[in-house]
Parts: sequence; structure tokens; C-alpha cells
Amino acid sequence: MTKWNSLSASLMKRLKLHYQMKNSIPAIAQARSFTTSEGHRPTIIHKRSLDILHDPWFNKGTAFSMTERDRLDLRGLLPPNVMSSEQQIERFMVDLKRLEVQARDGPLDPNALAKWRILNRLHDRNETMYYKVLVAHIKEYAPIVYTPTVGLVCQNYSGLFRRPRGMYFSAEDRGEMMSMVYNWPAEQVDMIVVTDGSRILGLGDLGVHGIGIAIGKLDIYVAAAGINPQRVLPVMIDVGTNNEELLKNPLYLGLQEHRLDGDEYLAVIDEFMEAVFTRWPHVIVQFEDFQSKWAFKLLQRYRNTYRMFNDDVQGTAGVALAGLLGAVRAQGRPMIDFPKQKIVVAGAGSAGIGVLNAARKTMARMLGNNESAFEAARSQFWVVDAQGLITEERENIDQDASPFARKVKEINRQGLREGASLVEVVQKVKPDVLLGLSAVGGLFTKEVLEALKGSTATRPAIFAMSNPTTNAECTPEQAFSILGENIIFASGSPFKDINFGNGHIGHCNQGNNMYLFPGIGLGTLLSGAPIVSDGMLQAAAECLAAYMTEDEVHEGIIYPSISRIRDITKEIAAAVIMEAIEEDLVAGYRDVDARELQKFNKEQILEFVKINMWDPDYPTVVYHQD
Ligand SMILES: NC(=O)c1ccc[n+]([C@@H]2O[C@H](COP(=O)([O-])OP(=O)(O)OC[C@H]3O[C@@H](n4cnc5c(N)ncnc54)[C@H](O)[C@@H]3O)[C@@H](O)[C@H]2O)c1
Ligand SMILES: O=C(O)C[C@H](O)C(=O)O
Ligand SMILES: [Mg+2]
Repeated sequence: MTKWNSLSASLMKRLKLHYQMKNSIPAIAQARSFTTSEGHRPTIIHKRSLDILHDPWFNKGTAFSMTERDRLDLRGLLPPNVMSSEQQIERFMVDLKRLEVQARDGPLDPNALAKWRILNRLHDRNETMYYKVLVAHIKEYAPIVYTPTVGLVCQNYSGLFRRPRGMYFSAEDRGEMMSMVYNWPAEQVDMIVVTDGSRILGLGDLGVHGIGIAIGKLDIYVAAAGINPQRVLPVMIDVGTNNEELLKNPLYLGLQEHRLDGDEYLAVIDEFMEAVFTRWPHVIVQFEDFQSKWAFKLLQRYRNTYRMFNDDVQGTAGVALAGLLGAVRAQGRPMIDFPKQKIVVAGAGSAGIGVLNAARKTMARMLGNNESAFEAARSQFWVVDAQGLITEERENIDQDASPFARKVKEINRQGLREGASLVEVVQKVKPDVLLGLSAVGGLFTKEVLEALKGSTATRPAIFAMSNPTTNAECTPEQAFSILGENIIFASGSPFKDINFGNGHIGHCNQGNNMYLFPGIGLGTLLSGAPIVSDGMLQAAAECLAAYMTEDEVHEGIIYPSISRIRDITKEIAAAVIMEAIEEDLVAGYRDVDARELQKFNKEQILEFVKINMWDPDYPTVVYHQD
């Protein structure tokens, strides 16, 4: 160091000390005399981006102005609504008061939200420890970081928001996304879960507060699939909200305008996709909780060009299919009898239609995989939506639901008609399976369940798959008490098993797409496949269906316990890779290239998956100057 350099360094040091003492601000260049438009001297900082938000000295959270966000590379790292410090305090106080007056946060666990807060704070200060806790206690804490509590978290997000997590792309960012994406500090991102907040679980449009679901899904990716937490990115695309309460709420964190629609909406999603795939060409994007209206369109738009899938349409379909096949086995019948099952589905949204398409295709394959098999499979389904039974007489029928509209002649024979109620349909059809993806809590009323007593199945199956808990179409208590012990029960949100008191247990299976999406994502990542094909999704579902032993299935257990989720995810990922090899889609991962991967046998693929799963262990850390 030259004399002048060392002199100026010591001068700077003294100056810094002087100004720190004078202003109590730890900034080096307070000596400069320029001022901001508000008349204050600026604080000069030597950090950018997330480092600022993670520094309690400099962080202003949602109060960073738009110009500051641009200056400091913060654009996209905060929800779009800029708040005053008074509003920030108001939000904080609402949350604080809520804790004082309302200790009960949820029907199943009165302390669910309090537990979420504690886990979230751990997540903010020590990721490795957070995931160690989650992996070791997944059964206990999945219902906190994921469904059902995550729904409550999204509903209360304006109060719960502390440190931002993930990225926000808003309608205001049009034209900027390609550069904004570089504000994210990670050089590599493997998994993105993106939502536009338009249909969060069964809770409707929660706007920007829906980011919680993307965060919860990625927690499951890390815990179940061993995706490295430094390479996951939760994303919220804020195109406005049609939730009138949020539009009026001064504490809402998102854009307070109605949702963009049509081409304007598509342009935003297109720009986002282009931006993230430009920066991270190998990323996988999982679409989550988009309203049905867009879920299918976006899937069709991107699925052949990008590595993406829609969890609600495709993940749910696979999980339901595995459960439906399990229900056939639980009736003591071979899986090949699946095409004989009569299935009533309540709900024809993204989830319901996804399940119907997958189940129909599987039946058709079992029946010979030709056009007449596909047509024959159609007649095994009766679909009831908000307007009742869907038939060809339905006016303005949704194009995704129309393949499942019953023929008028058929239903006349059955004594049914367009718009028939769910009870009537169950009474007349006497189905083997009643499956709900309606988002209507309690839809399977006493009358509906009574009607199911007429089922021609030896062991009828009830899938109350809507989330969160209060949206379940019925509870296991209701189902078992009306229909007796000899049924199969599954629900989207977790319920406790029922003890009948006679040595028998009524098993409550959790039919949730969390059994599939982590394996689909991990398998796609490790195979290097450029798309997520139908075959890969089918392989994932079949692997889940085959995972349960005969004994378990006879006991009524059709899905594994969540405590086995890491193992089942490994198996599913391997099945996805094997299918990708079969379809000649593999490109390899890291130092294992396509040719090598193609030569692996099943054991080697399982080992390959296992060694690529991140474990939450502390690494040895050393310092190295750049
Ligand atoms: N368990 C899982 O893994 C899983 C996966 C995805 C979605 N879901 C749940 O499924 C539900 C629906 O999701 P979606 O994306 O399909 O929603 P959606 O809003 O697109 O669809 C809801 C459907 O239910 C119908 N419906 C409304 N009221 C009805 C009634 N009274 N009777 C019969 N049908 C009625 C609507 O007409 C619509 O077709 C949500 O609660 C969601 O949480 C569960
Ligand atoms: O998130 C879940 O728990 C399942 C599913 O993706 C849903 O939207 O309900
Ligand atoms: Mg979902």
C-alpha cells in the first residue's frame, strides 16, 4: 500500500467514525453534502439486491420506493405495492393483535399459525437446520408448511409477511423481466414454482398473497426430493386480483387493480417464461394454482417447448389415478378391472378434468388402446359441476368438460337429466367411486353419503380431495359413520385415522399431489429431458400405484404415509427417468451424459437419484478472497 493510500484509508476511517458518532449511521460517505428530494442525506451502502433485504440496518422491506428498487437491484424481490412506514406498522400491528385476540388458527391444530411463524423464522436464519427439522419431522410439519396451514398463511399474508422470499413479476414490470431476472442472486435455479394467485387451494383469488403456496410447494421439493434449497425459486406473477376485499384493503401487498385478461395476460406470462428460460435454460417450471380458465391454455401453450408442467392438472391426475387403482385392488379385484369402475366426479375444474382425462386414457389403454376403447371408457364417468350433471344438453359447455358430457339417450335410460343433482346421480348410478374436486366443503352431505350405500361395489371409495381442510367434501368421521367400516377414504388435506374401538382402524389416506410433483420434478431434472411428456407423468402415477403392498391395500391404505415421502419420491424420480430413456428424451445431468444414463439398469438409476438428492447437512466452510 502506498503512503497516500494508507493515509487516505486512515483519514476515511476517522471520517467514518466521526460521522457514525454524529449521525449514528454506519455509512462511510456521510461526509458528502448532497441531499435527496426529501431533503435527507442519503445513506451510501455497499450491498445490492437480497443482501440489502437481509440486512436489518438497511432493510425497509415494502417501503423501498420504485426508484430505489431499480437503483439497488431490488426490482422483483418485493411484492409490487410500495407501502409507507405507517402502513407497514399497521400491517404488523394487525398481525400482533390477531395473535392476542385469536389463539385458535385452524380447526385441526389450534396452534398451526404459531408453529408456522416459528418455522418461518428458522427458515430465515438457518436453512440447513430448517430442512433438517422438516425432513426429520415431515409428518408433523408438512401440514404446517404445506396444506392445510399454508392456505391460512396466504389468507393472512399481509400480516405475516416479514422477509421476502422468491420473486414477484407484476403487470408493471412488462418489458423489464428479462433484466429483472438477474436480480435473483443464484447462478443456477433447478425448480421454479409459479402462481398467479388466482385459485389458491379452494380459497379462491388471493392475489399476490398466493406466493405462500409456491413457497410451501418448494419446501416439499427440498424435503421430499432433495432439491438444493439454494436452487429453488418461488415466483408470484401479479397481474392484479379480482378479489374485491383485497382491492379495497389498504394493507394488501399486491397491485390494486383488476386482473389482466386475454392477450395482455398472455403477454405477461410469455415474457416471464422467456426471461427465466433465458437466464436458466435448464430450469423446470411448475405451474400452481392458476384458475382453470388459464391452467389448460398455458399448459398447451408451453408444454412442448419448455420444461414445465401443471401440478393441479397433471400432478393431481396422477395421484388420483394411483388412488383409483388402489381402490380397485382394495376391492379384491385385479387392476385390469379398472375400466369396469363407475366413477362420479364432483368438480370439473383444472383438477377434476385433469383426473378425468388421465383415468379415461388409462382405462382405454387397458381396453385395447384404440378408438372404440377410448369411447367405451368415456361412459364410465358422470361429471357433476356447480350446475349439476353435465350432459350434451348443457349450453355454453366448457370445451375441456365437453368430452365427458353424458349422452342424452344414455342418461334418460338411467332416469337422469341435464343438471341432475349430485344426490340423484349417486342414487341412480350407484357408483364404485365418488370423487370430489369441487372446492365445496361438505358437498358430500348426509344424503349423498346415504345414497352411496346403494353402490354396487363391495367396497366403495370416497375421495374428498378439495383443500384445505374445511373445503373437504366430507370428513372421514362422516364417511365412516354413514357407510360403515368397509370403504376406502382419501382426502386432499390430512385427517387422523379413525379408531372404531373394536380393534379396527378406518384409514384416512392423504390423496394429495405432493406424492407426485417432487418425483416428477426430480426425475425430469436428472434425466435432462427437455419436456415433461405424458409418458413420464404416467410412469410416475403407475409407480405410486404399485408402491403399496397387497396387505396395505387390503387394509384400506392406498397412499403411503408421508413419513415415507423421500423414499417414494426417489422411486418416482427413477420411474420418470426410465420412461424418459424409453422415449429417447434424456440429455443427462452434470457429469453423467445421455449415453451413460441410457446404459444404467434400475438399481443404478435409483443410486444415481439417491446421490443427487441434497441432504440437510452443514458443509465445512472456508474463506477465499475473490
Ligand atoms: N388433493 C389434491 O392433490 C388437489 C389437487 C388439485 C386441486 N385440489 C383441490 O381441488 C379443488 C378444485 O380445484 P380446481 O382447480 O379444479 O378448481 P376450479 O374452481 O377450477 O373448479 C371447481 C369445480 O367445482 C365445481 N363446483 C362448484 N360447486 C359445485 C357443486 N356444488 N357441486 C359440484 N361441483 C361444483 C365448479 O363448477 C368447477 O367445475 C380445490 O379445492 C383444490 O384445492 C386438490
Ligand atoms: O396444494 C395442495 O395441497 C394440493 C393442490 O395443489 C391444491 O391446489 O389443492
Ligand atoms: Mg395446487
